[in-house]
Amino acid sequence: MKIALIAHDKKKDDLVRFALAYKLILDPHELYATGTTGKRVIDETGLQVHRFQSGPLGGDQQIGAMIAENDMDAVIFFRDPLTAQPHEPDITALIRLCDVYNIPLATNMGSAEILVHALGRGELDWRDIVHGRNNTT
Ligand SMILES: O=C(CO)COP(=O)(O)O
Repeated sequence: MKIALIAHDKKKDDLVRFALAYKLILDPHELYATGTTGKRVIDETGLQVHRFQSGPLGGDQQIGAMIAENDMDAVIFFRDPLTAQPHEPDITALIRLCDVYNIPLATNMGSAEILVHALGRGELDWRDIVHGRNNTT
């Protein structure tokens, strides 16, 4: 599965801790991230992550482009609802595309817990059917 990891600045510590806690579940999958989030996850967990641009510089849009190609299977996005973001339209567009393409999206740690356990149990394997894939990565 292709999984996107994204966190706003005040949520990055939480996302790094989350990725570390669930490293064994996340590790077999193809991980993608916005630039700064990706750097922290790589440095602090050792997971392999493909990094896009930083969010304010287009990273959310790059992940959105993968979703538009139906080439992203789930998004874990620890949003900061208490801080204005300069690229708010990009964030809204990313979330909208998840809804357009029925991509599982967790925007906080509570829902991310459910999503990552579902991933670990193979409950996202229906995405392989959507793609006509027969493997689990
Ligand atoms: O702003 C972001 C998502 O909207 C995250 O971007 P960074 O991971 O580059 O900080």
